[in-house]
Amino acid sequence: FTIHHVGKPTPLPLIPHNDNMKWLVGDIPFIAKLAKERGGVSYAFDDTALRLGPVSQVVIGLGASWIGRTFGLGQVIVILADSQEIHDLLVNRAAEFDRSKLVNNLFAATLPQGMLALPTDQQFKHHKRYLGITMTNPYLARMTPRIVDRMQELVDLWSVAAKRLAVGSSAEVAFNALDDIRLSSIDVIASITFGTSFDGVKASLEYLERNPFTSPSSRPAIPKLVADLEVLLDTIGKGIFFPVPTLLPWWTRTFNHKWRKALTSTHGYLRSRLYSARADYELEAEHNTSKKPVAHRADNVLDIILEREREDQTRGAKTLTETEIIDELTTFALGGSETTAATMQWSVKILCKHRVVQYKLRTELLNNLPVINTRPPTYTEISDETNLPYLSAVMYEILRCSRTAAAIDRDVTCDTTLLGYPIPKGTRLQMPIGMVQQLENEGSKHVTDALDSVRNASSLRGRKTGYWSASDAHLFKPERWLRPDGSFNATAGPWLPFSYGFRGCFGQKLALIQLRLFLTITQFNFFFDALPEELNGWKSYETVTSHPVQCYVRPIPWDNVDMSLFR
Ligand code: HEM
Repeated sequence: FTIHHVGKPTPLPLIPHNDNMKWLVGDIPFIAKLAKERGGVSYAFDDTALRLGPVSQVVIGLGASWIGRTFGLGQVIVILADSQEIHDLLVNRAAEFDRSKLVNNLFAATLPQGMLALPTDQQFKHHKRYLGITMTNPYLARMTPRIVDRMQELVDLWSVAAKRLAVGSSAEVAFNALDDIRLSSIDVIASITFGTSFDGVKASLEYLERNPFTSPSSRPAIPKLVADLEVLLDTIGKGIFFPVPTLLPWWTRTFNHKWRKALTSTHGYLRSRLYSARADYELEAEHNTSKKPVAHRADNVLDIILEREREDQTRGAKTLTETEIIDELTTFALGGSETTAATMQWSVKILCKHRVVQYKLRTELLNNLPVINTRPPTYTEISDETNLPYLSAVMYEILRCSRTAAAIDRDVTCDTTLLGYPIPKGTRLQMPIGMVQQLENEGSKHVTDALDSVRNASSLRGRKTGYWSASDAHLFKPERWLRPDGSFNATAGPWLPFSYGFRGCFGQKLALIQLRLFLTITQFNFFFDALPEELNGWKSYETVTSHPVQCYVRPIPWDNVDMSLFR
């Protein structure tokens, strides 16, 4: 009886939990089953929240029992699935709910001094201030032509590949675009960070041109540096399944030789870029008399870092060490490419299924942005939500439906309450943002309203967004973001793809401009034809982000499209 009692998983009191927890292991079998069936652990949290309400919990191992907590044999994960409370918690209660150590541990071996791995301390704040300029409007405006060039390379590559489909030299009806988009995203980040692209897409184009009879899906081996970044990303992603998170950085450093090799060669490259940028910068600094702010003249992220370094040295303030700079460059290369690539891959899949959306988007571009016929749009033109409401609606809807970041985590830093439930210090909190933005609808309004009596004071100031309609919340429908007069409404319903608050996504502005340009430039040039179901299934696999398993595309130049399809 005593053994049975000691091994019984213990949930936190009062908070709803799954009934069928198993002895010693709690909800682990349930989580494993859903992860296997649906392609990611996040589905177990979504499922629990959908059944049990706005606050629920899953129990890992022995859960909250004394033995579980004392010997690391148990943990409780509280799930918060109410968009109003999530927003309030991220924006107003950051001191009580800090970035989770689990997430920091995932990145700690690869970029220990980078923002993704740092707790919210002075060092993190210093880094964020240092790099903040890279996300300002003037800097992103200067980077826009480079992003346009990368997107144009993708269009050129797809034009060549699509011609091979069209002339029937291949039995393939579509080609695999997964790697093209991934390389394009890395090329964008490299152009912004170092001032030069890795030319991954260009190499694919040259390869297809050199091999006129090869399959439209055929591509050269990916560049070595990109392959190394893939190894790093893969290691970080697999860390989610490591049983003792605190030991993960040590384990990776000690036993993962492939990772070590990839990191050494990535660091070698980044260091060489840093040294040559420093040499150039010092040479130019002697002649540079410009009084313009750095965001208006820096050529790349390295320049910004070096400029700030000089300012800080002059003021006698603390500068970033070489390790810190290298780790932040790694943060850009990894954090800035994978998420955006996955979202672009999801957008291709979604658009293939929605031909009328493509037609409406192109019509808006031709009518409201006619300059696109003669030159690429500028940052100001492409970001104008008033002029391009449908583009904004499509982009927001893609980010809502693609669930690239399925969930975010926080650690509870002190005993507190959440929607009336007591939550002890040290509890892990998970917010299934992907599910909430997609499924929270007016059908749950009575549940949400009933929580007003237990909401935190800052949350009571009011809900920031509307509700989705219950009948179509699960569907892809950009029109939900438009008011009756056709204008764009960013607060039409819950939308949290980048999270919020001080630890929300650092690169949101860059990601948004990249997505806008991707949609604009590809949709201006091509119609993405519908694909057979076996080439456009909805299976995903989850690492830190959620990726599609397949991404095929059959781009058709608009001149060759039968317009009667849209009448
Ligand atoms: C569609 C693309 C993207 C999505 C959906 C996305 C989403 C997210 C999410 C959900 C978080 C976690 C926030 C939290 O825990 O509250 C995050 C963090 C972060 N993202 Fe992004 N992201 C994207 C693109 C980018 C880009 C382009 C960069 C470029 C540098 C970037 C850099 C970062 C960094 C550095 C953090 C950590 C911030 C911190 O620790 O405070 N992200 N992102």
